[in-house]
Amino acid sequence: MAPHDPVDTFAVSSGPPDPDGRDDRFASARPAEPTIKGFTPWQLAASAVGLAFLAVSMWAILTALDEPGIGVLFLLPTLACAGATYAVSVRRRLRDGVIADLAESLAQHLGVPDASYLDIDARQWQGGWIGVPHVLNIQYPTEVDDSAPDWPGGVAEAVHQQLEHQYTIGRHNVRGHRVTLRDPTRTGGALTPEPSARVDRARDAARRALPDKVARPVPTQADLTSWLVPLGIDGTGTRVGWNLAAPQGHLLVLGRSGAGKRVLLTGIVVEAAARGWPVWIIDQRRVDLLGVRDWPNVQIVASTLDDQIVVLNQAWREMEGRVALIESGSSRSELEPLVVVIHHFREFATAVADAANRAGQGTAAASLAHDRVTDLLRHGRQVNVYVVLSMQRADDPLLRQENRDDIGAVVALGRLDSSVASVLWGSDRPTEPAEPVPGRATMQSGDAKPVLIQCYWTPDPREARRVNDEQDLYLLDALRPSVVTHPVLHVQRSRALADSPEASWRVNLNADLAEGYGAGTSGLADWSRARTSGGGSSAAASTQVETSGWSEMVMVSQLQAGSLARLDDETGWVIIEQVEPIQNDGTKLLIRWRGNDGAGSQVVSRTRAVRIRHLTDGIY
Ligand SMILES: Nc1ncnc2c1ncn2[C@@H]1O[C@H](COP(=O)(O)OP(=O)(O)OP(=O)(O)O)[C@@H](O)[C@H]1O
Repeated sequence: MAPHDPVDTFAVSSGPPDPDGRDDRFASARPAEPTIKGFTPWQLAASAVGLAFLAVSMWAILTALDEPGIGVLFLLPTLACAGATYAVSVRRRLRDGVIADLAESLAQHLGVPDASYLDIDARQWQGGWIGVPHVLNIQYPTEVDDSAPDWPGGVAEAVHQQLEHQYTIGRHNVRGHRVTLRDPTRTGGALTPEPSARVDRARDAARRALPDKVARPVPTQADLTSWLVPLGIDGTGTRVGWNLAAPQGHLLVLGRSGAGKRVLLTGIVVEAAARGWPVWIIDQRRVDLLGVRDWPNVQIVASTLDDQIVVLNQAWREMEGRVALIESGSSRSELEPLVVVIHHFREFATAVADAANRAGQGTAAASLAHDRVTDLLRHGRQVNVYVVLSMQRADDPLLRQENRDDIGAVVALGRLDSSVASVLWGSDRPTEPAEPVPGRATMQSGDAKPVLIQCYWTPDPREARRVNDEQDLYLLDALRPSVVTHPVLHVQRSRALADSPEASWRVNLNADLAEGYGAGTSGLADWSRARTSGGGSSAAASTQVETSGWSEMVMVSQLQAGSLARLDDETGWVIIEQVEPIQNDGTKLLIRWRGNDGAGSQVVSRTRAVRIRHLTDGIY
């Protein structure tokens, strides 16, 4: 297995205009000349010390001259004066600190490199020991873009937020690059909004900032070496994702019907596969994730309950096997991530419990799905087995606290009841529920604050092919791994599922996963059945083909006349008769084929990965 480095290399924001994060506009800007505002705190403190020294010296001299009464008369007021001067110096220092903090936050607000580029002249401090300035003159660099009509209002709000005091805009001197804010009790004019109104505005801004649909970006080479699977963007346009290298690596996807779970899971699957990781899928709905069944590195999509039980069991055994490997001296970094997706976990667990009951098994068997998943969540991460669970409800009792503690990232699609949101996020729950837009979600990674995100749109490969959507097909081509590192798997049972539920249960528990397509599960079996139709047992024929051939993924450009290939789900397995270039389009090829139901042709991208099968039994 290829070594992997579980390092989070992912932190991409749409923000800084250059790699150093500095804004070019300020390359030639100079720090501001600070306004001289009387004595500095240090000068005042020095004056206080000087006064105290003077008072004590004069008192000593007068006492030496035998005038202690006059000495005391001089000493007391001078010491009082020194104390007052010192107090003023302390207050000046504290006020300077307030203004320095304000300058820092305004620098961020205005996008200037740092606080030294601003000159803030704060006057008429009132209210309490330190108080707040009732007049603020803010001088900013000429490079700041102050052309927006609500720009001074934004500055006033930023000041309001920092000083917790409302202001009106006294004057905005555009030429002088200076804005004056005043205390509203002394002037008329529009006040900066109260904090609650600000929250509303921030919320509106976030809502506006999140688009309704964002196509999954084509991953870069750096992305493909990262253990962070991009899921979507937040209100600032920053990419957010599921970090498998986080302390709890598993992912929980929540959402009612139609909220976007399938689309999100499809995206996770193709991103994992693009990184060369094997993916196993338990699709309780049977058809939701069929679109990725033939996707390279997706080893199995279990759609029947019997197969799903086997896949879950095998994922658990894989984990146990990996634990044994580590115990015998292997290092975790040698184990590549295995991603196990369980779509609609609640329904799956219920179906397993029903099957166990029908088979007359005890309560331990009935909770098989939950117990195996609990183990995978608890120990999988240490051996790079990662679980993605999808469920409808966040407060489903199936997911106990112990399970939640093992899950690092949660994506809750759609709106959540406030009680459910409290269960999920506690007091951290976002004030703004997700809009009822498909793919809109609240996401939390680890202990970070939950954020609103728009999940990336990832096309369903089957659907994209069906409607022939050029854009979606291009994206899928870019996401499709060119090298298949993990062969397809099928469930291999020691004997056929028996009629008795009890025997079937045992067969399933002892079943294994084997490479290649299983009998009756692929187009190849259909083809072989057709060839032998009327000639006895089709199952026997398909078993013969299954054991006699082997399959691999190749690019369409590698197809040759005579290849047995599976171009897509609709055509199934076909024999390639001719591969022709297309005039004026070097990216596609015209494939002519002969199949079970006749011949046909189609234009396919050269880089699309297709499965071919090599036959050794000379069936053709
Ligand atoms: N991220 C997204 N961006 C844009 N549209 C989306 C997104 N996610 C989902 N949709 C739209 O919403 C529809 C329903 O999404 P999806 O099938 O993923 O829901 P679901 O939660 O899996 O539903 P169910 O639980 O019933 O299977 C999709 O067909 C698509 O049109």
